[in-house]
Amino acid sequence: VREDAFSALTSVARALAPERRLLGLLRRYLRGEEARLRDLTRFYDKVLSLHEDSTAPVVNPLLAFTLIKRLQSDWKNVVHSLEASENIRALKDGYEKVEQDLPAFEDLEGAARALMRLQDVYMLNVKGLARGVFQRVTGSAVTDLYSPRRLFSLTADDCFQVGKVAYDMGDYYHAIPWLEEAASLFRGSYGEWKTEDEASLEDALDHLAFAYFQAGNISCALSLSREFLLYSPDNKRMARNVLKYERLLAESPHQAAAEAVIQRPNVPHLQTRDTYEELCQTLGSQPIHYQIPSLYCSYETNSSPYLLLQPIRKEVIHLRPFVVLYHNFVSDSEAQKIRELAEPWLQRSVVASGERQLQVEYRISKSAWLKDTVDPILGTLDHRIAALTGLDVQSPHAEYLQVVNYGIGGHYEPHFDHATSPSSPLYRMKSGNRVATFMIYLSSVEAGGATAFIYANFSMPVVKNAALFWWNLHRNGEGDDDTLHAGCPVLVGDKWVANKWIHEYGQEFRRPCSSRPED
Ligand SMILES: O=C(O)CCC(=O)C(=O)O
Ligand SMILES: [Fe+2]
Repeated sequence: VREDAFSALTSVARALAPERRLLGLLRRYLRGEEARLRDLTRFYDKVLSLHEDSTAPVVNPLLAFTLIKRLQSDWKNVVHSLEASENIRALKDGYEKVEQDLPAFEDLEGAARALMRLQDVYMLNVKGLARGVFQRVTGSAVTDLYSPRRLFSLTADDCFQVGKVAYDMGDYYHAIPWLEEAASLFRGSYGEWKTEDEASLEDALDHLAFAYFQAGNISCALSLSREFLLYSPDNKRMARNVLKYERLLAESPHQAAAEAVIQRPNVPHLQTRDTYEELCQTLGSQPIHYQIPSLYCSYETNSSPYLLLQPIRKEVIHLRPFVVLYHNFVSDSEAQKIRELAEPWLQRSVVASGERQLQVEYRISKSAWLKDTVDPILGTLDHRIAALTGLDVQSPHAEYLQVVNYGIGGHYEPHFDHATSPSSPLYRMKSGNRVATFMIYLSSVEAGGATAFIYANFSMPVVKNAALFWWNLHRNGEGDDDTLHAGCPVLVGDKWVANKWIHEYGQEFRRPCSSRPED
């Protein structure tokens, strides 16, 4: 199976290599063509100067001879030169060799959907995104979620392609603002043809008109179709559309005023979704400690000799469910080492669905499982986790370390880490459910990517090298619904985390059970 290029940032970065090869090819092509045109210009200038010379050009037998020779031979060689086609052939051959390493259309779709996801979750406006700014717009309030050091803006064709992905899915909610932006940028540069562009102003108007029609906005569909006809007056289909829209508006004139509100697709209105998005938009929010005295900071020693020598700062983040953050759980070099060990093994992340494992839109990342035998560092981490939590993390009482790298707008929508159905593949280890999660942040991010606890109503910003720990199960073994959590879409950055999932069996004396459901 082909590896996708959008679901992990390491894969995106890998796409830089083929583009560098293409740049090399194009540079060679340009050099060749420049040399060819320079030589043609030389020939042109030479012949032109002979014609401009006031002395009669044919009295000199040498000149007379070269005139005859030029017309008999030189011009033919110029006109039939193979150089241009050889240059383009070399470019095309080189491209064909690189082609298998290029992202596929599914990657373009994935990347476009990522932009729309960021637009939704962070309430970014498309006009701003196209200009390269990451601004949250709510009513009249504008907040910069991220300020890039250098503005990078999108072209008309870039916006068209995003809109087209939405359009082809019948998602007019997203198609309209992106196609609007495309049309507006195409209008601004009308007549400037760009070789790399797939679309034109006419294409944008055509799609936008139909999107508005589908969304129930006939008057917009009509005016865009009329604008289209200004550029392509002979288009029969568009002329018919104009007549149809005019008739529809005449039949029900109230349509003209109706600003149909289009619903965001695929998301039935959910309270959890609203909370999730609000928690993501804060880019990480926590209760303020001095206001809640039971939340405290301390150095965890857990009476372990290891931790006495190297104490780790523990911050209690939340009590029910119990969530703690261990600062500097790993060092920069350990985090880097783990990322490097995982990199070659990364594969599209899956989720459990009944008994099966599926790739889904609500979890966009790649992940790898690292066995303890892969490198001694994994045993070191296990010891550290065991010392901190007091739990048995030896196989089969815990899973291998799962290293995750998020992709463009990568995320993991609200979910439980523990199994909620007895048929879950989680139980294949025969060591019970996932009693606790120990999650290490192996990178920082520029913006976004917080870990949001929906019902507990807080979000944890990515704190590089820190580890987040929480219990997924009550002491009676039942799942704690309050642990519903999510990885917010990464707005800017390369987010890596590692999960150590600890199972029920083996912890009987380490976390005594209780029949009180609230424990
Ligand atoms: O990346 C995050 O912040 C959360 C990840 C997560 O919940 C998971 O991998 O199960
Ligand atoms: Fe999770």
